[in-house]
Amino acid sequence: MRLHRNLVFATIDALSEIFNEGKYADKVIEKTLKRDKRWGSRDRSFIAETTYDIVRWKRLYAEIAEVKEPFSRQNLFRLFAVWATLRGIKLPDWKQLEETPTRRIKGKFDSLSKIRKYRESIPDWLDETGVKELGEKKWEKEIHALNEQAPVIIRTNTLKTTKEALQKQLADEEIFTRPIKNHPEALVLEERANVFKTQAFKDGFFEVQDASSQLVAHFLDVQPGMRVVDTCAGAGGKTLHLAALMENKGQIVALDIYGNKLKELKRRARRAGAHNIDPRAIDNNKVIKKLKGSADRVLIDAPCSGLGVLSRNPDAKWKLQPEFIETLKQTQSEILEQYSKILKPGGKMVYATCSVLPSENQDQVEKFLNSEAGKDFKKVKDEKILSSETGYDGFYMALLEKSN
Ligand SMILES: C[S@@+](CC[C@H](N)C(=O)[O-])C[C@H]1O[C@@H](n2cnc3c(N)ncnc32)[C@H](O)[C@@H]1O
Repeated sequence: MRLHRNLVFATIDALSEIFNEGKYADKVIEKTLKRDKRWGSRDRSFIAETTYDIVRWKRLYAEIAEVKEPFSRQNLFRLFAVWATLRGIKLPDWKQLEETPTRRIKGKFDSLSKIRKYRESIPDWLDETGVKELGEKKWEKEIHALNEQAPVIIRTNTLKTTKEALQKQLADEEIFTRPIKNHPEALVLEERANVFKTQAFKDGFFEVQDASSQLVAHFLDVQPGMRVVDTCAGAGGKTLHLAALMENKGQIVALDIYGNKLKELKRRARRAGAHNIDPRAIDNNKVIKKLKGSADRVLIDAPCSGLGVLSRNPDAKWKLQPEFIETLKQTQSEILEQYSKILKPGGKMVYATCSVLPSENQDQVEKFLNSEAGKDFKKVKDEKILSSETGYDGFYMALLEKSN
């Protein structure tokens, strides 16, 4: 691989914003890719993938390069030199990369690889939390899987097309996919590609959604004509799936505390041809009160640490703090207590997170079932999805039923 100066410089600029200014990697990359219209798809994927790689391996690379945050420009080039050296890429003779100690980099990599927190490039607290929650053996495998690059997976919008027709249409645009067993609407890309540019996407024939996440709407066991409340709808990944499973019949009230996320949901719903969604921002305490006892189904896709989706969002390793996870757990308990009231007697509710920590998952459900608010509920089933076992995002979902 030949390194191109303008692409490497753009990567260094992106890393500086992410590491030194605390900006979100996905937003920075999106902005960086708009910088030069002449960049082709290979150039764009070089910038995006290299930036994500260096974000993912920050701790390991910083240790190898012997640099500390905040990173000067020279130190960002050192991190880049580690990235390139470990991939066997020949370094060009630019002054920023002069005197890169190639042999020392390889030697340090070998010795640091013996220690998990360096090998997997994670903060101390995360390694300790993982071991405490999952046990040494499971955590070792899980964090390894969460450091792999996530595949691109799409969900067929069955309001507009079938999986087979979509697969064919994408193949006509040179995007080849295969189905995933037990995930009825999912297609995984054989090779990474910018699917947002396809006509099929513009026409609302699919959404990008991980395979594990695609199981949640099915878990809720919805039927056309039901009244469903999606209490933490965000930009609507699961709301849109629910609308498709309900064949646009019945009603989905989509709630979130952030109105701007619901605006995005509306835009996506228009593209998807989903007409049974009623977005409502939770901007006062009457919003929930009004819905009390009204729903056949309730989805709580709770705010969580996101530790199950680290492969998609590696900078969460550096942005998350243990205190924040504690605050999130408090929010999760409150949400379960409050939003469970929305369900009708005899109705069903799913509590889901994209975390792999039992303390955000089954422990929350048990706590709820043992509380006053949960006394009329029973757990029907739950699923603990580990990335190390499936190759997809880590997820948790529990189906609860309220007695009549
Ligand atoms: C895991 S995300 C939801 C993702 C979304 N369901 C999807 O499938 O795309 C959790 C959402 O909960 C929202 N949230 C946080 N606190 C909340 C609260 N107290 N009540 C309702 N929503 C909340 C966040 O804004 C965020 O959009």
